[in-house]
Amino acid sequence: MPVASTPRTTTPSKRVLDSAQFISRRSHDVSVPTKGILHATKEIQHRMKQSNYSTSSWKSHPLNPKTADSSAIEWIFLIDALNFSFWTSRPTNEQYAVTLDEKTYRGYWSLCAAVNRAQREGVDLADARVYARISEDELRQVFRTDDPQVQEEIPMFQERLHVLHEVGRVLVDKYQGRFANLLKECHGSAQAVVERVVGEFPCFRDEHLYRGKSVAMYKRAQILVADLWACFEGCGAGAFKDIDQVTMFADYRVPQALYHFGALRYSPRLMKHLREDGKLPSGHPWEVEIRANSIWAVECIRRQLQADGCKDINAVLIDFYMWDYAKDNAEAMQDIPIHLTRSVFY
Ligand SMILES: Nc1nc2c(c(CN[C@H]3C=C[C@H](O)[C@@H]3O)cn2[C@@H]2O[C@H](COP(=O)(O)O)[C@@H](O)[C@H]2O)c(=O)[nH]1
Repeated sequence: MPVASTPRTTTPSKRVLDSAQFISRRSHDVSVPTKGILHATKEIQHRMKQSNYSTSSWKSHPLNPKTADSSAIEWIFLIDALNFSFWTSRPTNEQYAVTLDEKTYRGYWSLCAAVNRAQREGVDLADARVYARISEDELRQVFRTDDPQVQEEIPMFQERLHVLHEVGRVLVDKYQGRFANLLKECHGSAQAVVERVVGEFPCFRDEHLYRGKSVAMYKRAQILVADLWACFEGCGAGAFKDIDQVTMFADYRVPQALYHFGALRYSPRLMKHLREDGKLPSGHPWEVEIRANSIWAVECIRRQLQADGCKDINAVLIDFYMWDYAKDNAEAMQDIPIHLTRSVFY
């Protein structure tokens, strides 16, 4: 359950960064080695320069919207409302998967493929008036949970149904069924969007208690503005003048890449737990420390890149790069265990 909201004195991303630093300084089982930060910075600088990493690649993914228009805004909001907990303990060939245009997608991409497939079948799942009142059976059809070919139900199916009703109701009741209307009221400020989203939608209110202090992570609210910024390439609905304040998105995939680059380290007892079981309840100190130190590690990399003269690489680009790296190098990552938390927050 979300804790009593953190005081709204600073911007939400500043609250996230302050929380990350507060937790990192007090962490017993996770650390951000300076040597690893320097190594990761060098690696990233070289690779991101080589691949000329930028927002322009966002629309190139086959499942992402091709046109930065009003339907892309609604699609991004829907996807990021459901962008959580795809992990499974099953082997790859038994995991929830969606095949579209002869390509099979798992994890986060399976969600995008299922939504795109539903739209082709005439169910516009990106329309809040549809998902505000979608029935369990209709959603089962979207995710094909009753198809014998489908090896596993999409993780957290019931939570996804509940989230759709929760966010859909608010959009229909207060924003004429369109997230674009909420966006308009934020006048080009990413921070205003994050603040409004965590205020309006409890499932985005990614706040926890750590050693008695209320801490904020806001993973899905921040990735929402980042995806809009990337899709619109910093123009129009994505022209956020304060996008550089946005932090890394504390998920369970980027910590793997950070660990791989040496920018994150776990204590022997935490490593043992992650290797043997990995499951951690939402809000567990170890979960909070892994997430917060990941945010802090990316901030340290960002500051080092700035010091090295890379002024145009913000935390969003570092995060997107790290996430894509973890996905593209799954082989190299498989010996680095992840924490497994059933959470609607990330
Ligand atoms: N930190 C961070 N976490 C991210 C993303 C994305 C997708 N965004 C990209 C996609 C389109 C645009 O090109 C964006 O670049 C998903 N996730 C999280 O990962 C987890 C899913 O992992 P797996 O089970 O292996 O698929 C889950 O917690 C999900 O919430 C990101 O970018 N950064």
